[in-house]
Amino acid sequence: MLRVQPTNQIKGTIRVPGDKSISHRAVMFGALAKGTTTIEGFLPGADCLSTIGCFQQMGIQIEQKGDRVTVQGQGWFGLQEPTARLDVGNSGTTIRLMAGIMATQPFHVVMEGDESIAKRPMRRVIGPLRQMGAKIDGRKDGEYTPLSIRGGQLQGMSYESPVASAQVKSAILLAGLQAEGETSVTEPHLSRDHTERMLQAFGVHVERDGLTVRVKGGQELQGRAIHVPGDISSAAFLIAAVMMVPGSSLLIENVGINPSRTGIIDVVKAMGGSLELLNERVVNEEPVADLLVTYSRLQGIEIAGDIIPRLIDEIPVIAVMATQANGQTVIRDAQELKVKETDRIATVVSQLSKFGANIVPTDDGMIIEGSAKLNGAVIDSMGDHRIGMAMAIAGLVAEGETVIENDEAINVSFPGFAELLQRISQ
Ligand SMILES: O=C(O)C1=C[C@@H](OP(=O)(O)O)[C@@H](O)[C@H](O)C1
Ligand SMILES: C=C(OP(=O)(O)O)C(=O)O
Repeated sequence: MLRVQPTNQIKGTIRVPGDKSISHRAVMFGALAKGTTTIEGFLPGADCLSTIGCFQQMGIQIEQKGDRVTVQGQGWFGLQEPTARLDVGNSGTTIRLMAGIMATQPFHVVMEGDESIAKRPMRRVIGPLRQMGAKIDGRKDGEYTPLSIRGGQLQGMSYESPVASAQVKSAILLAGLQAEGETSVTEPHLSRDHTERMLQAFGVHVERDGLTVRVKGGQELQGRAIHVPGDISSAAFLIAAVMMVPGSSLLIENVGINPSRTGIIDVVKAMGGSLELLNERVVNEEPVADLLVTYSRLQGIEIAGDIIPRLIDEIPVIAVMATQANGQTVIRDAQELKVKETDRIATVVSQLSKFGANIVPTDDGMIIEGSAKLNGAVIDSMGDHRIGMAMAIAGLVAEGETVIENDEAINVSFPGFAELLQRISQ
């Protein structure tokens, strides 16, 4: 149980844990590469630990101490058939990217995870992988876990994805790396492109043409050193806190600012918030900066279209922030929220309503009235890390105490969240 008290001010210079998307990929690509990969700034959150566990079950030596990891890659076909089911825990990224990798392997695996993973759609990756020749089955014709995969000879394909999903794009591209001929994925809007960037860092040739990404089969990855920047999706909770508590300011150092992830920065600026990028640099093909965030009275806005995939995981905390803006905020085109760890349209609305916020769900988003007076509440994270953290941030401006039940979910992406919040709350 996490107890949150209202705060007078947020102040300090901080770092947030490593980027979750980049940490997963560093372990996966390191395990498939030839030679050693060292990772610094790794996110030791439950999701990324699930990825490590899966590769250890397939015989890969991985040593992890805090945010440092060493992976002894054996080459793409150096994995061994596991003797038990692979447990992906709560992690959609793990199961979907690994489905693409497993589709190329000459053995059988079964993957499953927790109750939340059991409800998340898998046919979006299983469908195209089957078309490439992989034998995959699962509950409801492959829509749900457990997934059973017998990989083998794949044929390259051109895939037009109906959703802007980095997990779908990545699964197909990874399978394409060992398929015959060329594989391309075209998406309706750009989703995060960490896979494309990191494959290049591991020596793979990747071509991009607008919204289409292309790889040729038969490419090898070479082990290397990876530095993971801080996760902008984690920084988002603290940015929102600063924008809600008058007089606050925060310097958040070493945050990844890949343009496919910076929708939160664009939204804060469009709402009238002061957010400066300092010390911009590029580390392992990924742009990084320090963020200087200063309290500003925000104005409600409309958030829709191309920006949605660039801030999809930040919507719960954007909704919280919008309760303190002037006027109304409307979020549209965000149906994907319904298939995350929880249905995040439903859970954001149900939990934020407990504070007395004026928020209504729509088919593809939500409408939030600003200038709301929030009252402390007893909240359930519903097992969803981002819901737990977003509601803790709401608690900072609510009157009286807020209690977050099932707060252990926060460890999925942000170990140390409660302690950090305590440290910067004055
Ligand atoms: O590829 C990734 O690392 C992720 C992609 C996104 O999911 P989708 O691909 O389902 O949009 C995002 O919500 C998730 O937190 C991480
Ligand atoms: C949706 C998320 O992750 P995943 O899909 O990897 O479970 C998230 O971290 O908000």
